[in-house]
Amino acid sequence: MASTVEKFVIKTPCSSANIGPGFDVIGLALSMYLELHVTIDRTKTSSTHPLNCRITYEGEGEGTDEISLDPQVNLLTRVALYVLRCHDQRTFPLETHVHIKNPIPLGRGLGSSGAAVVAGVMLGKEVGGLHHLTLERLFDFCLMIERHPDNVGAALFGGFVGTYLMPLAPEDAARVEVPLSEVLPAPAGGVDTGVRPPEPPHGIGHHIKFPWAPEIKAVAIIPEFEVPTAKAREVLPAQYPRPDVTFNLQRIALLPVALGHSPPNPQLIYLAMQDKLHQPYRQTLIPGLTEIVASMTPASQPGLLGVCLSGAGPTILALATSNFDEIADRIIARFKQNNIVCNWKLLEPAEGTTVTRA
Ligand SMILES: Nc1ncnc2c1ncn2[C@@H]1O[C@H](COP(=O)(O)OP(=O)(O)O)[C@@H](O)[C@H]1O
Ligand SMILES: N[C@@H](CCOP(=O)(O)O)C(=O)O
Repeated sequence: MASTVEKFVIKTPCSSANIGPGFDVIGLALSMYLELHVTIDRTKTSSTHPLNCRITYEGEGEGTDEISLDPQVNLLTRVALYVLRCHDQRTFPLETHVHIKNPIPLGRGLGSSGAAVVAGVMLGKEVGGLHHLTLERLFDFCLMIERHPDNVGAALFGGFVGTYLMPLAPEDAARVEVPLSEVLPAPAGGVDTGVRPPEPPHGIGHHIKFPWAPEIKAVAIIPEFEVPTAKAREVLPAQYPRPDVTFNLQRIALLPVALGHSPPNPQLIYLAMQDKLHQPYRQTLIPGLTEIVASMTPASQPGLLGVCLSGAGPTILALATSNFDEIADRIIARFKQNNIVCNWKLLEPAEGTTVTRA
């Protein structure tokens, strides 16, 4: 007989997108995890909680406006509800409790929102019993919400990935252009109109996994201030000089090969991690970024392979094979010259999102 209380845990890694030249293309899943501890108590016949869902939360942003415990407002549960409503389920099952454990710092370029979107899509699948939804199909749902594929691709599939979007048929293009407020009605539309949200077209995005040399670790230097990704995208130009585009194309052709090769070649990796499409413009939001990237080289720092902005920033990602403390201390000292306080973490490539049943 099926149990009346169902329990499972969804675990989603954080991510570092771009890795220098791979703007909106490359993502790396890293070993810091968002966890959802979910309980569905089917003995309940009614709920006092909106949408039959109670949220509790511990971790980054706990108790702040950034993390709502209202399932009609919280990003994670709104995403889950989007998946459910595309499948004619209007609420969570009676009665759902989602306990969120989140060590991923918010707005720092370590993919907290990407992880929340991926975990939310998986939550919708699991509570809705939507077993036919493959990871590839879940990726389509993620891309209706997080419009760049790099960090959601890494958080969903794991490892070091290249992601790409398919050209869409005109009718599908119209469907992905719908306002986010229609995809994720907030607060769940106020009044439930019973209208199905727009479903994602099939096969919007794809990914390919690249090899990763086992010697390479990631040092994340995390400033204490936030840069919302939306703001860090607003500072980017609409058009680029051709030599800058060529510069990035030359490096992106090297990057996956250089990072997959064992033993790693520091000079090649350093060269392959240079960027002219996003980091120079984001310098305006992240004091010291250009000097840090320019000053940290394998020649001046043993063990270092390369340095880049993590995602939209402000975290700096240093790839290295040794001397992790020394590398972190040097970058922290540079930030300190601009009165910016940081902490740091040593991370490793991680597997993608998993669901474990009790
Ligand atoms: N676990 C979570 N639960 C709910 N909302 C979250 C969670 N993680 C992130 N968010 C939302 O995402 C925002 C940060 O997103 P974003 O600016 O894209 O930065 P990041 O680089 O961390 O992804 C937070 O302010 C918060 O609103
Ligand atoms: N390619 C995107 C990646 C944003 O990642 P996040 O972790 O900062 O949300 C960009 O560079 O804008």
